[in-house]
Amino acid sequence: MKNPGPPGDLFLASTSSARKALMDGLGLPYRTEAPGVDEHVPAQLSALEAVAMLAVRKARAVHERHPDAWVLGADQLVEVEGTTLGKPHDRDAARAQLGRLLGHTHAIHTGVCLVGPGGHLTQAVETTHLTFFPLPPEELERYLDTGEWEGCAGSYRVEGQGQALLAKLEGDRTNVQGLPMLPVVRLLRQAGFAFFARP
Ligand SMILES: Nc1nc2c(ncn2[C@@H]2O[C@H](COP(=O)(O)OP(=O)(O)OP(=O)(O)O)[C@@H](O)[C@H]2O)c(=O)[nH]1
Repeated sequence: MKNPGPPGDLFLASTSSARKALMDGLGLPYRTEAPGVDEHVPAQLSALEAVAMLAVRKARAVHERHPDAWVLGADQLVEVEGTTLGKPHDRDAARAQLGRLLGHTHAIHTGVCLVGPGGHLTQAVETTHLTFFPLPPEELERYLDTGEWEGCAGSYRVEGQGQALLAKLEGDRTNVQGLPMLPVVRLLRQAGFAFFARP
């Protein structure tokens, strides 16, 4: 039986290795391209509005370069007690972020956006709630020594040694890693992508 053809080329508008690993798991042919956008958003936006806006901005930026393709963009923020956290720029920033998360419950929000040929756009935002154990300072320093904080909003990797921080996780675990695969699959199926192509 002939494989159903994809509705067009697919791009992941991301530099994230975690997002790439999640997309690789789907088995669809796709290419990655850095979105290269300004990630500043109006300060008054909620975390949910910010990740939705930035996911659209990233997807549209790559789509402008490939107007006949489908482009998936994503953006993620951590929200804890009304404050939003992005990626830490150094170990001290990571220590400060984790200091706010340990012993508390936080939300991690990821916005995704799929733009198709002609600019047709669908999007979703997914939230996962995580509760971390409190840690003594010496154990926090040992976790920082793993380096898992680098490149991660919230300064932890839920699929790595960061699992040992987790007292509770409510929601989609892939969403924490950077790409909520349930809504991503839904958007791709709605766009007409076929899965399980024979080699
Ligand atoms: N491996 C891993 N990565 C995480 C985790 N939590 C957050 N991240 C990463 O943290 C980053 C969130 O920052 P964003 O600004 O959304 O994305 P980015 O890293 O700048 O990458 P772009 O898609 O190119 O914008 C993403 O790369 C996520 O994959 C986690 O638990 N594990």
